[in-house]
Amino acid sequence: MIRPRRSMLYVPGDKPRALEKARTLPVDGLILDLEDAVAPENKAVARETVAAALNGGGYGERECLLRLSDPTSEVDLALADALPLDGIVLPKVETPETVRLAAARTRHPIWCMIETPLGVLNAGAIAGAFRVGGLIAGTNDLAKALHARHVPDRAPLLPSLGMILLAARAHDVAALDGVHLDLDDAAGFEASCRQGVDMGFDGKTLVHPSTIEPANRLFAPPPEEVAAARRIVAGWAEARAQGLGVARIDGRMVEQLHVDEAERLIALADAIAARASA
Ligand SMILES: CC(C)(COP(=O)(O)OP(=O)(O)OC[C@H]1O[C@@H](n2cnc3c(N)ncnc32)[C@H](O)[C@@H]1OP(=O)(O)O)[C@@H](O)C(=O)NCCC(=O)NCCSC(=O)C[C@H](O)C(=O)O
Ligand SMILES: [Mg+2]
Repeated sequence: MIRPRRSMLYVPGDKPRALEKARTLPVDGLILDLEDAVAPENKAVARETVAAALNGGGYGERECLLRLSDPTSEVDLALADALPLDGIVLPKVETPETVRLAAARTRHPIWCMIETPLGVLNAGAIAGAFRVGGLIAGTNDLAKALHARHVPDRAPLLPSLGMILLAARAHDVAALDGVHLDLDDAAGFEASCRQGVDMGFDGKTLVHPSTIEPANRLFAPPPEEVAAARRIVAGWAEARAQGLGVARIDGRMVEQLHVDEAERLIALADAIAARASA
């Protein structure tokens, strides 16, 4: 069963109001943050606040991940193991050894932020490490480390985003695109979502509730593509019944690989529909 991950919202761990509001938001997932969204002097309060929120329940189908303050933080790993989570997020992972150390201390799936040049270069080995559930592009830390400029088409980041996606797909784990910082730039946000969709990302990480609706809309398969996928699956069944290994459907050549793609798209659309009707 495919799990929709179109919209994954960061929620600062020390903001009770945001943690409360997150229970009502139509997001696919939440990344409760103990790292950069929380000031150093507030880490302890954030741990208590996040624990109270998660133990209070009410997050329903939303996938709940906890981003640790540091990839090797013993106190955060111990806290995470006591909480009802779907996974932990390790920031700034640079080697598979970091994942192995965390895996020995947690029962949860491990998501890795790839947001340094070394992390990008080692993304394949990181994605293949034990219990990794997904990779998350940290495009702000990456831009900082690369001395890259934040430009609308994200050209300076594309090699790194491509490496992250390659690594995730090579090891069959999820891939989430980075955040869009300009909250007043709706058109720019949509453009970056479209770029992420075209590249193959499963969804986008978000910082504000106003971006959930466009992320959900743009990372869902468009209805016309789902209809075409259903025609491919039906047409292929007829073609195979005639003993064919290649067919012409809607004017295009179709082989088994295209049917596999169509079935994945339909499964994602069905999972999204099931979520909407839950
Ligand atoms: C970015 C913000 C600081 C903006 O805050 P503000 O202007 O105060 O928000 P609003 O007044 O518009 O908020 C309206 C209501 O929405 C709720 N809200 C806002 N943000 C969130 C959220 N993220 N989750 C849940 N709810 C949220 C407010 O409480 C208001 O509710 P109500 O009381 O009902 O009116 C702020 O949005 C924010 O803090 N965002 C998250 C920042 C964050 O988590 N940053 C860290 C992750 S990004 C990162 O680290 C990058 C990565 O590592 C990389 O390297 O790229
Ligand atoms: Mg970062």
